[in-house]
This record gives sequence, C-alpha cells and structure tokens, in this order.
Amino acid sequence: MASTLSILATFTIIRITFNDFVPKEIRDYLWSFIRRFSSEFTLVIEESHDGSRNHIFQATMEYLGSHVLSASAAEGSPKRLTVGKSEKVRKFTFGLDRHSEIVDIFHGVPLKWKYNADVNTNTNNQQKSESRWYELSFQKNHVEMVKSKYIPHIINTAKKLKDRNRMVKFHTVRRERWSSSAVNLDHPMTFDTLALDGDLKKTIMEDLDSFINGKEYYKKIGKVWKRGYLLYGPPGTGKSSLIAAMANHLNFDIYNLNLSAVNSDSSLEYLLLHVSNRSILVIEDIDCTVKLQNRDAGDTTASYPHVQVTLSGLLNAIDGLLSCCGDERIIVFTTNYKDKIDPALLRAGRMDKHICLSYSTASTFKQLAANYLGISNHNLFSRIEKIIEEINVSPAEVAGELMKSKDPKTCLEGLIELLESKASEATSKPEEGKGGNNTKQEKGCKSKGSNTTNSDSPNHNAITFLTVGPDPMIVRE
Ligand SMILES: Nc1ncnc2c1ncn2[C@@H]1O[C@H](COP(=O)(O)OP(=O)(O)OP(=O)(O)O)[C@@H](O)[C@H]1O
Repeated sequence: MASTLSILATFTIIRITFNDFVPKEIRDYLWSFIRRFSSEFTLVIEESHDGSRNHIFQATMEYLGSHVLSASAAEGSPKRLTVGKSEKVRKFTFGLDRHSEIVDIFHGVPLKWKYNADVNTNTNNQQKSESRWYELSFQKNHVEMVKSKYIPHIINTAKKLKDRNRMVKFHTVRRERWSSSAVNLDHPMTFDTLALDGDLKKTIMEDLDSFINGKEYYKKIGKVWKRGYLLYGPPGTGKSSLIAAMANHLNFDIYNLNLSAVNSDSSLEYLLLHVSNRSILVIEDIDCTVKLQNRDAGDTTASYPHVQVTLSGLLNAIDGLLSCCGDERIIVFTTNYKDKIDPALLRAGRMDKHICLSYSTASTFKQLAANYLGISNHNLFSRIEKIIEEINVSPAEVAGELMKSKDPKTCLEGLIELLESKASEATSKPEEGKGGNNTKQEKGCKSKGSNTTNSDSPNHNAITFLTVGPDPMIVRE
C-alpha cells in the first residue's frame, strides 16, 4: 500500500514538474509524437467555429453536464465539478472543471472527454480572453460510429435537456405586438394537481406526448407539426388550469392572445405568425371577444364595435399559422359556450381535439380533497359524493371551500353546506336548472355536435374527449 502511494506521489510530482517546466509548444509536440504510435483518435471541439458559436460545443456542455453528477461516484471520475444556475433555467447545471476528464460509454464503446480552458493575453499583456474546448478521444476504428451516431446523439440529448430545463414564459400582446418582456410563467398547476374525471387526464397526456414525439410522423404524412385543442365547459372547471398544466408538462411557452386587444385582421395575422416554436397559443373566451356565429346566419364579421377582427380574418390567420412556418406549436381555444362558435373554426385540421371540462364529480372531489387537505377518506365523504353527483358545482367552488381551513372537518362541513344550498336552489327553481344551473342533466358538456356517445354515458357524462382530427400518431422506437 505504502509503495503504491509513493509511486503515485512520484508520478504526480513528475507530471506537475513536466507541465510547469516544459514549455507548452514542446509538450504539444511530444504528445503528438506519442499519439502517432497509438491507435487513439482525438476530436477537438472548440467553443467557436468559423467565427461564430460552435453548436456542438454547447451541446457537449449540456450533455456532459447531465452526466457528470451521476458519473461522479464511479471510479476514475473527476473529483472537481462546476455548478451554476442562470435565470433562464429551472435547475442547477453541473459541468467538468477545467482539465478534468470523464469517460462516457456509448454502445459499449468508451469515449473519453477532457475539458480544457486557456487564458489568452495579447502582446501588451493586457487584453485577456478565454478559449475553451473539449477533446474527445477514442479508438480509431470507432470514428465512423462517433460521427454518425454519437455526435447526433449528443445534439439530440442536449436539445431535449435544454427544452426540459428552460423556464416557461408567458407572452402577452402590447400595442398589437407580442410584448418584448415575457414573464416567467411559474404557475404551479401540473397534471398531478389537476383534478379530471375518468381517464381524461391520461388521454390528454398521451395525446400531448404523441404529438411531441411525432416529428417524423408529421413529416411522413406531409402535415405541419401543430395541434389544435378546443377546451370548453362552464366557468371554474379548469380550462386555464389545464393550459398551465400542458405548458408545464411540455415546457412550452404560453402566448396569450386577447382578441379584443387586436385592431385588425392584418395585426392578427402578424401576431399568429410570430409565435415561437415550442409554444401554446391561447385564445381564451373566444365566444366573448368575437361574435363567432354560424356563418349560415350571414354574419362573418365581429359585431362588437370595439372589436375589429373578423371571423374570416381569424380563420385565415389560423390557417396561416397551421399551414406554414415553425414547428411544435399548439393552439388552444377556450369557451364557456361551444355552441356559439362557428363550426368552421372547430373543424378537423383547425381544432383536432375537443375537450369538455365540467362540473365536479365524486372522482374530481376526491382528487381535490387529496390535493388540498391531504386526505383520501373521511366519514363525510360519502355524503358529499352523493350530493355532488346530483348537482352542478365547479371544481373552483369546491377548491374554494377546501382552502378555507386547515382542519379537514371544517372544510368538508362548509362544502356540504354549499352543496345543500345549491341542491335546494335547484329544487326551488327548476326552470333555471334547465338553463344550465344546477341540475345533473346539465353537467355542462352537452352541446350540439359533441360526442353524444360519451356524454350520454352514465358515469362520465361530465367529460367528453372527442377526436375530430386524425388521431395522434403511434410512435415506435
Ligand atoms: N379541474 C381542476 N383541478 C384543480 N383545480 C381546479 C380545477 N378547476 C378549477 N380549479 C381551481 O379553480 C381555479 C379557477 O379555475 P380555472 O381558471 O382553471 O377555470 P376556467 O375553467 O378557466 O374558468 P373560466 O371559464 O372562468 O376562465 C384554479 O385556479 C384552480 O385553483
């Protein structure tokens, strides 16, 4: 043991002495001489290439950053790492410290990475700049594999990591243009905290994942890589919450478009064409901002004096967005009244999925109770579940009651009081119930042209998920 240590110490001293006393030019020459007799091959990836940023360098940094921490426990791994965080990303980023090495195994081939950095001074010993580069060393017979598989793998992985870690931004319109200062979305709603009935949550997530993994599929069928969703249902049923959950799930920016802030069809077209890739364009309450009546009635223009956007302008702008420029874009309309929207806006190819969000059911109540109160059972549950299936109460109203106290019993009693008052209101005013107030039959999702099979089903009449466009692709590895 002692002799091993002394050999190591001697070797370290020799290496330090060699580095300190032998000029760099001679060291480089000696190394290139030694390499001539070895079967090792080295690729040098510098930070800049042809006078601009080298994307492979950036991708390598991202890629190795995700590997170094998990690899740091392995034998022979670097003993020093760098750590940092910028405003634009959610997580810390780790990296190799200068002159550190790490071995990555890809398809069983060991690939050795070394990170280098040098400070350059000009002749007056004044201006300093840093040059940084990676060296990737491997056996010569793997050159083709590294070129055709490993480097593309690094670039793809780095892109996915970057997309996953970036902050989601929220863009709004200012003076008919997207505001230059988008804010971090920072919305806590996720698919874990969103309460949805039946399989709807799973179906939506699967649809989003198929979309995001479907680049090749869209290319194959010659369709632009975009998808449209219509979210409809009564107020407080989670339409905005679902959009936030979608953005957080995909790490897509949100572009929120209020049509009443747009003065002309040409401005609208400009806005829709200037939405960035990997984003969700949201047009909320579409029935309120533009009177999108059935064109059979002959009304194709906005009927509110302050709204300049016409229905045909909106259709053209959406078709422009859907037919050209950019990738990975989602467009979402929300409305409380699906029947008020011109069917042309909702047809397949414009809105691929119609998702109805509706009043609370026993299932959504239980999800909310688990989220807000941290309980999965209580002796008041059965009473609540029974009444909630009979009346219309939005998840927002249920959530409001569950937030009133930290004591579950107090919250559940408050909720029962609300449910009972709604039930007696519905009994005393049955004619209002028909208008969609509090009767079970009006859970809010029935509308002309909706998926009546689903909406008639006894257990899931609150929610329908209707595919109107081509089904999402099945991605096979
Ligand atoms: N399905 C749900 N799951 C969890 N929380 C919900 C759900 N629906 C509503 N909420 C709660 O109610 C609040 C209001 O809901 P949200 O704004 O998403 O409803 P909305 O359908 O978009 O309403 P509106 O039609 O009035 O815009 C949310 O911030 C959230 O706290």
